[in-house]
Amino acid sequence: MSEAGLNVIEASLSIKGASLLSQASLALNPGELVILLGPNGAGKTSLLRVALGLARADGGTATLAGRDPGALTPTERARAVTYLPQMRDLAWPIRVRDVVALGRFAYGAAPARLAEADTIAVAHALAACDLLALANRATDTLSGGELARVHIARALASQAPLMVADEPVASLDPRHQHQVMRLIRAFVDRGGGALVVLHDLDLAALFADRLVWMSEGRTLASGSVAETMTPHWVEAVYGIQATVTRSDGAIRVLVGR
Ligand SMILES: Nc1ncnc2c1ncn2[C@@H]1O[C@H](COP(=O)(O)OP(=O)(O)OP(=O)(O)O)[C@@H](O)[C@H]1O
Repeated sequence: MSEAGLNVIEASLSIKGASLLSQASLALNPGELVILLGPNGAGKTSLLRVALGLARADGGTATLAGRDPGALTPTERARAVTYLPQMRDLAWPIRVRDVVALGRFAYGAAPARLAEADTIAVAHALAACDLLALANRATDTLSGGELARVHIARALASQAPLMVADEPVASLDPRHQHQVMRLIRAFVDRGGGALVVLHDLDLAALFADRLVWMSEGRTLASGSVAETMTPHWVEAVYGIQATVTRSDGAIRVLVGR
């Protein structure tokens, strides 16, 4: 386990008598891209919230950057990990550059008050996400694919060693899904650690270093794509029959066969 990493061991969480997590475990270290898979309602977001210290588990342990994540201040948490939650519509006319600058919050920056290091980080993030030409556009005029890139740029601008993204490609077409995943992959290749919730098994197979399979509040398996992208785990987690084909290093999942 790395000091910069995130670790949850056998977390349990109940709310009003309903069990959301049951001995769920999760680890993320710098330099790896972990994809969390599971059907709607499996508890993925709940597990991310426990890992980030945004929800407190009833049992088990969690550490983030070597600390109890629930004890971190918002600034400490933001320096350790950048979080892209679900539902990230930006329906007000804020400029792209200013949204990306929000990633510098952990360094005391506000869009109207950026130190030189903030300005440089924002410029790098805009360039990495191919957003320089859109930097002064209002976010409510962007397409879904452009807006997804803005959120990734905000995460990159934070320069946190870890990124947690809950369905960052939801509602994007295949080209833009790949574009966003390539940006996350590039972040990992530069030494970052990324934990991503996806619902697309082919995309997961293409990009993950490790898969974590979750169902009914439990993490059932964790392993490489080669080890765990199997009909067994697809059926155990999603309750569907699947054929997994492997050719030329690519793994494809055919559902319903
Ligand atoms: N605050 C809460 N109070 C009661 N139930 C909750 C609460 N938060 C989540 N749940 C329930 O816990 C279960 C797991 O929710 P969670 O959002 O963690 O699942 P998920 O795997 O992220 O789902 P999805 O893929 O649909 O986003 C769901 O049945 C949800 O309704």
